[in-house]
Amino acid sequence: MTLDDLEKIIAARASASPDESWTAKLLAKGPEKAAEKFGEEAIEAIIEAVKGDREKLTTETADVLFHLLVMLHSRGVTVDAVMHELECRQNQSGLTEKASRPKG
Ligand SMILES: N=c1c2ncn([C@@H]3O[C@H](COP(=O)(O)OP(=O)(O)OP(=O)(O)O)[C@@H](O)[C@H]3O)c2ncn1[C@@H]1O[C@H](COP(=O)(O)O)[C@@H](O)[C@H]1O
Repeated sequence: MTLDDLEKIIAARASASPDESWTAKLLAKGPEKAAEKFGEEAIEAIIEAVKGDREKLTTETADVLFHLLVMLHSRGVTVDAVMHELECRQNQSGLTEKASRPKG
């Protein structure tokens, strides 16, 4: 399973009946609800990361990635666009980028 596969699954399920699909049900509630659900899942992953439970961190991270992609879908942002952004950053250290930001 790749993020591209998951993106395709979400796109396909978006038009399913909300009675039969969690993806469709969540998307029917709008981008704000998708964003809220992503935030909840992220917090659950943070809790497991702090506790150090690797098994639960793995399952919560799966929830985070799924709900991240649902949120992106709800706003028409593609995984490709996110990966392109990461590609553009690959020749620069995060510390160098931070130091180059305007002060203020
Ligand atoms: N990867 C996932 C996936 N991960 C999590 N979830 C669902 O996300 C929902 C939210 O999870 P929670 O445990 O947080 O549920 P909750 O009821 O809000 O729980 P509480 O917050 O109340 O405790 C649950 O219904 C999970 O089953 C997912 N639903 C779907 N997928 C993928 O999407 C495909 C299509 O699913 P449908 O859209 O449901 O057909 C599936 O075959 C999977 O590949």
